[in-house]
Amino acid sequence: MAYHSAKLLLLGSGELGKEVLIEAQRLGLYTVAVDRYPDAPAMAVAHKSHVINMTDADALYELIKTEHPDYIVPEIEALSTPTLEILEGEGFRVIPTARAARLTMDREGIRRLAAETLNLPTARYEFANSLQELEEAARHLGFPLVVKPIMSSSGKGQSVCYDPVDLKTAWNTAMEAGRVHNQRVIVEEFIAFDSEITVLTVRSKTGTVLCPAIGHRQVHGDYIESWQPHFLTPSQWDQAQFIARAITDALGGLGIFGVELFVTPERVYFSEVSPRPHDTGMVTMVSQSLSEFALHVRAILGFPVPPVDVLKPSASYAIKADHAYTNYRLNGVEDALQVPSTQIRIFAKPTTYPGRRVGVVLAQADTVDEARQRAQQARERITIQES
Ligand SMILES: Nc1ncnc2c1ncn2[C@@H]1O[C@H](COP(=O)(O)OP(=O)(O)OP(=O)(O)O)[C@@H](O)[C@H]1O
Ligand SMILES: NCC(=O)N[C@@H]1O[C@H](COP(=O)([O-])[O-])[C@@H](O)[C@H]1O
Ligand SMILES: [Mg+2]
Repeated sequence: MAYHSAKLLLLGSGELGKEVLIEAQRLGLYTVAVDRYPDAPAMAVAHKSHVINMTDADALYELIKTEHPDYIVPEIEALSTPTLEILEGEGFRVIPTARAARLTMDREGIRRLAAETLNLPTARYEFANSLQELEEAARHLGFPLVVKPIMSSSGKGQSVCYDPVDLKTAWNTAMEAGRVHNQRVIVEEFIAFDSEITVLTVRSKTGTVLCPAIGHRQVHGDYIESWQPHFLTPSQWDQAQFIARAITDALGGLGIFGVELFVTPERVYFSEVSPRPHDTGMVTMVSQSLSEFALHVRAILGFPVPPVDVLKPSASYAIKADHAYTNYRLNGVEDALQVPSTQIRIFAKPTTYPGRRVGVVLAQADTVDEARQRAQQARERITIQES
């Protein structure tokens, strides 16, 4: 006796993928988790898991041909995206599409699509293949500017430069930290925004649904806290919706996208987009009745996606490690959960390194400010200890 269901294969098995698999299993799917290291968070809930180098074209192709999933769901950027395009050509379903995975894997693909094809407002930018080219770009763009490896995420290898003397360090930082070794960076005008937001945008068979804006705060290019809803003027929300629809329509396919925008009083700028759930969207685990993970799975399966409202003002606060530990524990969870209306998700990553996210605190309150205070207060009661 067996219940036969579709098979979903997840490429990248971190904290976001873990929640996707939980939602997939709620709808009866068979789940396979894949990542570069064993005991990744989503592997703890998957029916089956594999450890491979997902940037290795042959290894990725072999695995997918063997598993033969109904849905291939990328969860990170650093994948062999040409392999996904080949597999899609052979009839496999890649979420949202193999082209979306390829274009968003490197900052150049998505930036050129947004700024040059779709004419969406972005920071002024150039690309550089050497320190000399970076210096040349800085002469055109002026200071401050932001330097990022063409392939990286969570702020890895990213620097803000205020002066020409900062460029050499920025170049070296980008070269050392890019997820896939690549001698190319994007150099961007620094936008002095008032706030930055993620607009979770769901492309479903029943149409495109936009979630209320999520505000967030990042330090060194990595998310620290997020909240929903985030106040925008009607004009800012109009601009945000226009950009979110334009970029997601251009990428196509079914699933959720995290559209990252910078908000200034007069103008909303496109920054980047994830064709998958977004880290700042973890707040939706408490703020919405269908989280970004539930919405992703519904859309992937072709099920209806209803309009999304915020149930109650909510916030999330990341728990990031300060040190590298091979054995560790979280202390203070009991104290943290004494803060009213809080929850915690512990990812159980097998090791830490400085800046690695190991958990997240979620909070609700009557106002966004209070939800943020609760999430932060609970976070501050937690410590990470070597064990
Ligand atoms: N041009 C810019 N002007 C001002 N701030 C910027 C600029 N580019 C990036 N930042 C800041 O750095 C953060 C991270 O940048 P970005 O989203 O491009 O990096 P990332 O490594 O892809 O991050 P993630 O994978 O977490 O989305 C932004 O959310 C923003 O706070
Ligand atoms: N901004 C992208 C993002 O948040 N991605 C999330 O972090 C994991 C990698 O974490 P790790 O680097 O700690 O292994 C990814 O697998 C994904 O869940
Ligand atoms: Mg980003």
